[in-house]
Amino acid sequence: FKINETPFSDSYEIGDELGSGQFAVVYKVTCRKTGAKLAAKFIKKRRYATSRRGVPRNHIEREIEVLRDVGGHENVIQLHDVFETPNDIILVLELVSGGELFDHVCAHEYLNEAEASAFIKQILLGIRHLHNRFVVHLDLKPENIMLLRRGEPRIKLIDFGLSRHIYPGIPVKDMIGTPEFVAPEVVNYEALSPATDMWAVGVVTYILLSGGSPFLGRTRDETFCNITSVNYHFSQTYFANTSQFAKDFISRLFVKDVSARATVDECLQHPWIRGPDIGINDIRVGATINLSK
Ligand SMILES: Cc1ccnnc1
Repeated sequence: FKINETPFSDSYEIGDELGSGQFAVVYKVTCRKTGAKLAAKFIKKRRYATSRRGVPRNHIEREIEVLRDVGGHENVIQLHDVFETPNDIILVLELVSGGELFDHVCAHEYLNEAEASAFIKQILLGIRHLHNRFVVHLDLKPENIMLLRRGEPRIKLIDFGLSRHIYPGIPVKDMIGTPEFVAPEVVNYEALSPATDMWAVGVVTYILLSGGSPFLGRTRDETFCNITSVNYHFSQTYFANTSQFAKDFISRLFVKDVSARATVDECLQHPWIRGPDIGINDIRVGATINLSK
């Protein structure tokens, strides 16, 4: 994306604030030319190398490069335009107005398996699109997963501020992410990979089905210790009536050995995601199907 030289406000009229983070604020905006409703993410630039405020320019450029590469999938946010002011870089993004998956779960405390499975399938389709392009999200959590519209299990992965391209054979190590969602390799400062995102899918699935966080401790260090020792359990309070398929799906992701952890393709083939409906394309000629089970 070439950064627009023209002033942002020449092209867009700013509306309500949609959300804000540590160094970014997102507004609903209207395109003056077309009337289109979009979202504008104002990212505060870091002014001095030694400052702790604002985002370094190369990090912002990396987010733009990732967004440009992954745009075009229905489960991934689309970047439309980029502007710059003295203090901010402005990303003009597709507007997603169904609210965060986080709020949707809170409103219901937890979801039934069919709804949770439908949401997770959408998340997996978005992640497959990223991983097929060697992009790793690295900050998957319910706050970064938004509903397209309320009440529909259609989601968009947003916020690629920590995402990056990770190519096979080029080890990448970094201490980033949100403690309760990070995988053991992040805590141990070992190589990050697409498997790091898959661990987070396990945490999101656990939360959707129970409302609770599997590894969260009373302190950050206790959380990290639970993660590196893969210390979790399916509390009877919330998982007593959860299917074996759902628990097996989660346990295939809470695997410390990244080479043994389920990949996004394996997750999409898992019975909990494929569900009972055997589509016509699953019926091989001559195969017998036991419909009684
Ligand atoms: C918060 C947000 C981000 C991107 N698009 N719509 C809303």
